[in-house]
Amino acid sequence: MRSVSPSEFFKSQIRTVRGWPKAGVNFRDVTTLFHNPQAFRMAIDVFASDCERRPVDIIAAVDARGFALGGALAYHLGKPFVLVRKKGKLPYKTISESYQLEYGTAAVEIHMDACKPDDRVLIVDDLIATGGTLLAAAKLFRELQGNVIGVAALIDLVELGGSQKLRAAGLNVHALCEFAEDE
Ligand SMILES: O=P(O)(O)OC[C@H]1O[C@H](OP(=O)(O)OP(=O)(O)O)[C@H](O)[C@@H]1O
Ligand SMILES: Nc1ncnc2[nH]cnc12
Repeated sequence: MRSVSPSEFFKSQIRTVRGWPKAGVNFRDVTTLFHNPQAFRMAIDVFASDCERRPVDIIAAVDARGFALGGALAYHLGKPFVLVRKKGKLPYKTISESYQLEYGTAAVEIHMDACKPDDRVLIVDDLIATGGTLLAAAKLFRELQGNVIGVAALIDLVELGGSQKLRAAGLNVHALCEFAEDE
């Protein structure tokens, strides 16, 4: 019997909801992966072993689904954890970065003391689509002179070009699996 590759295993744990939140979208729902302790642990373990090869000082994660992954990874590694939040949610002094959505713009923020110059930062999220969110997050840490060593995600929607855009910005990109738009 053929063994299942890690990427196939992760894909099998992610539910696709067709036509949500609107017609034509195949929504990749990671709550099913989070619901399976073996799959969740495996995802965190893969990200953690990457961090052993390429050491990091700070784990950051993007609002909101990224928090589940980033929090578990930071706990596992015993590293400081930083929240990259949607605009208007952080209580202390912040820096903001806007990015394009399909219609209009959005912004993400971090606290101005979220990292020190030269801290090696890994930014975690559940999914890369256009890459706009992770690129905005990376710009925030760069503004604080942080050394953003890369981004980690469960899913890369490769056809949307986000991972390519992130690599072009000098970021390492590690995604555990890929989905084609029509899958
Ligand atoms: O690569 P991009 O085109 O920027 O898209 C990816 C982002 O979109 C989703 O978040 P969303 O803004 O829907 O927030 P949520 O996690 O709060 O649902 C996803 O969790 C990523 O953060
Ligand atoms: N297809 C998709 N599934 C889940 N989250 C997304 N964010 C942007 N596109 C998405």
